[in-house]
Amino acid sequence: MKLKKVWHESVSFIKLIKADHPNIIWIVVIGGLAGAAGPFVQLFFYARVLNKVLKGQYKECILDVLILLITALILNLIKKACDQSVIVLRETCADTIYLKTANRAFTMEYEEFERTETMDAIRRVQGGENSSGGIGDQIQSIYVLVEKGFSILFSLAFVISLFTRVDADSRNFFCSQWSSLLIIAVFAIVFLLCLKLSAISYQKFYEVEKKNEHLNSIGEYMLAIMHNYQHGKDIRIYSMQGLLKHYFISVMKPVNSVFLKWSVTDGKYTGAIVFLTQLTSGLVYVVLGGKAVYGIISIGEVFMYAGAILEFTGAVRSEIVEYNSFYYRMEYLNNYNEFINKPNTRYTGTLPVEKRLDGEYEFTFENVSFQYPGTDNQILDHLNLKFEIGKKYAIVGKNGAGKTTLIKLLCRLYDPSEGRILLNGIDIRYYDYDEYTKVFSIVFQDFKLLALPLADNLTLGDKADDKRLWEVLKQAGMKNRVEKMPGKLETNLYKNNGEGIEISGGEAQKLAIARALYKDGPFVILDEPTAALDPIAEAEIYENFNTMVEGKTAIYISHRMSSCKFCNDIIVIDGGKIAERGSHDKLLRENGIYASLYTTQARYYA
Ligand SMILES: Nc1ncnc2c1ncn2[C@@H]1O[C@H](COP(=O)(O)OP(=O)(O)OP(=O)(O)O)[C@@H](O)[C@H]1O
Repeated sequence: MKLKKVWHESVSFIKLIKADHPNIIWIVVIGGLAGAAGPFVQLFFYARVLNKVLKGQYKECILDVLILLITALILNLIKKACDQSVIVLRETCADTIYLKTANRAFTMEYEEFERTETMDAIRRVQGGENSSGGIGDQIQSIYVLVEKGFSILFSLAFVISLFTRVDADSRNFFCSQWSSLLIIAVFAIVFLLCLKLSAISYQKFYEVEKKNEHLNSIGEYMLAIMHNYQHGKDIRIYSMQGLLKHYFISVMKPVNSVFLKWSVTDGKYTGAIVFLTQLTSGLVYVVLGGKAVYGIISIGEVFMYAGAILEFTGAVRSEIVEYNSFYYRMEYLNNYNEFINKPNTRYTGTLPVEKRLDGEYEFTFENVSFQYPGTDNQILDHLNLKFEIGKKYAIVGKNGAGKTTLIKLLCRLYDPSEGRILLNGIDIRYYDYDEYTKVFSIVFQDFKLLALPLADNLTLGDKADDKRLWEVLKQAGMKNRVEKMPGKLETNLYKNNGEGIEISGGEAQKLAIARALYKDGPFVILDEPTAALDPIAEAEIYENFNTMVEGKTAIYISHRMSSCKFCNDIIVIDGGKIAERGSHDKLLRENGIYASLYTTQARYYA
């Protein structure tokens, strides 16, 4: 059962790597064969040379020694080349796993991605790759299993003749078949014992790994914070070093003590395995010595048989260890397969989004209610709302009112708990998700720029059009700054990757706006776009706002009430519902939430 599982997993693992590395089977087989053949070629020729020396045939030895040296050299070269290829394969296998995991994470629903269970699953896959004996090590195990498999076959071919070297009439133990049968019986018992001991040891190891999984991830999180310069200011000013160190040490202490405990246990099991195999080797020497004394085999053959049996013992021991290690490590692969094969439950729409040059994309919220999965807080409550083509909207409300949540629903990061959202009359769930996202140019409140060249931050993989890049940088008020940067559009941002430059929070926000403009989606959403901008930059953005989003539908979320004046329609969200709606002047006249927010803020500028 266990053997069948290992076989199936090995085949599926090889298939996984073979897609990117078609030579893998050849490397494993040829390297395994060369590695296994080396010691036996030596045994064969050394035995021949020894026998010839004992007979005084010194000259005949020279050819044997020459053949031995050349063969050993060739086999060694082949083996080393294959060993290196396997090391490279092991590394690229890790890259394959990372990329495929990332790809799955990119394409899964955001709602699913954000769940604690998914984060844990990703950590388990990564842990499986990072930890000693990760998924990539399976290739190393397969390599050893193949090599040691060949070694066992070769050693059996060598020692099989030993069992024919008996004197059937002799009552002497060493001359009879009993001595050979004793070796077989002891081998069988030791083999089974070692298999069991090694299985227990590996089982315990992976239990420890599992137990430490969560603590390890906390430790890694703490390390990442300690090593990230972007946390440096907070760490210094708030003297967070002690807290971070405390957390790190308090999680790593139990991790290390569990490992230490396991190491002692493992030492006992490994010691027992070594003791048993040494005992078997001792027995082999005694039997072979006896056979030689009674003239059943020559001295050269003693050397050859002893060598072959020792190779056999070593190969069987390695085979047992790798087999068990492969078996228990399979769980990492299972974690990976489980994660990779998780079906998408929501992003199944196939309808193409109509490509409209007129940008006429109209959204309707029909009776939309929403609460975040696993919570009972009703964020939006039976909301009815239409975003008409070409209009500029402002969404206003207190902190936590649900403004960003509304945008997340619009972009289908979540599905409404009740009701539906329509794009040009069709439920957005029916659209192909990739096409659907192309409709939007969004600057999220918590946007992220990458530590990559500035141009890449704006084009994000699309073909770079320098003229347009400068145009959007000008619109976002960043042209002059970028012109002064050392590499202009090619300047690296941030210091994470070496020689990047630091930009201010406001400059980052301007770049995020430029990125949205470069995408040129017909539906523009700016969530707190000017929060980090100075008053002049903010005024420029407002002045440019209509030009920037000309012909497009735009939603503007802001706590700066003055920015709402630029919009045709202001929507005030409160208690999950639309509390007020209309133009700036109308809402001021109504003297409700909007008027109160506006006048409170205006007071500070009076
Ligand atoms: N992923 C999430 N899971 C659970 N609750 C969430 C999640 N994201 C936001 N919330 C909760 O939903 C509520 C609305 O959040 P939202 O970000 O939409 O508010 P907002 O109106 O944009 O607030 P702000 O003005 O502070 O940006 C908040 O109480 C928040 O705690």
